[in-house]
Order: sequence, then C-alpha cells, then structure tokens
Amino acid sequence: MRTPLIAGNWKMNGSAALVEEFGRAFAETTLPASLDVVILPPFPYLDAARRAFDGTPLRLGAQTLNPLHSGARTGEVSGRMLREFGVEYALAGHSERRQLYREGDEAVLDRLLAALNVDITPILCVGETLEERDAGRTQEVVLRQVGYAMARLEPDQRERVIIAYEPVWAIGTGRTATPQQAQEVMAAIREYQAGFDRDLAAGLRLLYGGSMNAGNAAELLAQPDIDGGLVGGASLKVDDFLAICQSAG
Ligand SMILES: O=C(CO)COP(=O)(O)O
Repeated sequence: MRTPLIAGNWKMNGSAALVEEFGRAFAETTLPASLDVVILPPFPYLDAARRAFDGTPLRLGAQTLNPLHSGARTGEVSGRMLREFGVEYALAGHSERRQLYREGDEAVLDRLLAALNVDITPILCVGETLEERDAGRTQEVVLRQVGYAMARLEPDQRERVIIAYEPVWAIGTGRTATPQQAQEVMAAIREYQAGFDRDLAAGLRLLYGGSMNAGNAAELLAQPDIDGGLVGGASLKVDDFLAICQSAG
C-alpha cells in the first residue's frame, strides 16, 4: 500500500559527469514496477539533471530550500525556483543542517511549509546523536522532532510529508543501525502518528538513512515499517545505487 522510495542525497558531492552517468544508467535499467527513485544533487546540477533524467524513472529532489519565495537572502534558493527546475522533493531538517547550520525545529518547520506551499513533497529528517542513544533518549528525541513539525501542520499537509529516520551516529560512519534498531524507531514513529490519526499513520512513508549500501539495503528494507532509504555515500556510485533500488522491489 505504501510505495517504496529510494532517495540519493549527494550532499556537496558529484559532478556534471556523474549526472550524465546516472541518466544513461537509469535509462537502460528496468526497476521494480512500484518504486519511486529520487536524486538530490547540489543546486548547480539541477538543470542538467532534469535533462539527463528525462525519460528515466529518476525524479529530482533538493537538499534544502529557503522559506521565502524571493528577497535579500544571499546564497539561498527558494522553493519556487526549485519548482521551476522540476524539483518534486526536498529535505528538511537533515542532521548536517541541524548541526552545521544550526537549523532548529522551528527552522525545519518553516522549510517544510515552504516546500508544501509550492507543491514539493518534503522529506522530514529526524535522528538522535550517539550521546542521546547511549542516554536512552532515542525515542524522546526522535518523537520530539517528528511531533514539533507534524503537530503544526494541517491534516492535508501532514499526509504529504515523508519522514526519514537517520541516526546521526550512522551517517557517513559506515556504522549502520541494525535492521532491528531501525525498525524499533520506525515503529515508534508510526505508532506516535497513529495516536493522532490511524489512516495517516498507515500511509506514512518512512525512510531509513545512515550508511545504507548495496550489502545491507535488502535486510533494512524488509522491515515492516521501513518503506525506503535515504542514501548518502552509496548514492554516488551508480552500480551501488542501482543495486539498492533493485532490492527495494
Ligand atoms: O545522511 C545521509 C543521507 O541523507 C546518509 O549518509 P550515508 O549514507 O553516507 O551514511
């Protein structure tokens, strides 16, 4: 009932050549019939990616966006601009933005709303640090991040949000959460949402992120509450990313 989604977050990596390589590879591959695949390249590659991915199953996503439509915000990019380049998904609250750019829950909510306002599907990223996990605070932290945003959206907006659980200690470390650890948190997120709206919770798409790769994807994606992946490092290698997509079928 929930369509699986694999999203490749290139972060500040990739090149024009990699965009072309992905376009060629996905034009020639048959993916599982019911699967959404999204690439989130750095902004300068969006236009080339739109052209290279035309006719392939690849959809476009943005790694962040500014809450405003336009204005004096040097260095920033708005949702309206992203929409013009065919962007259909955008991350909000990635832990690198929360930590390095000090985006707190309120800033994350602003970005969720900005995406929704221009018909971009937001992917709300949540996750605990190692310190928080060791202190037994994983669910408290994750559910606070989820709840802060979801509680402030209208019901029809909530239905359009995708949530990615990315334990901070698993990002770029090669240390993946075990399928059981990931499943436990995903189930808690779904149960929390079910406390407000059972139908919404049943349809809510939950992605796992954190050192997902071609070797561990199948087992993670087999968990009942994991509907897809938000892939960093392994989304920069076309063969690995294709293998992850194949295991989501
Ligand atoms: O942060 C991530 C995706 O948004 C995960 O990154 P890695 O897959 O490199 O751990």
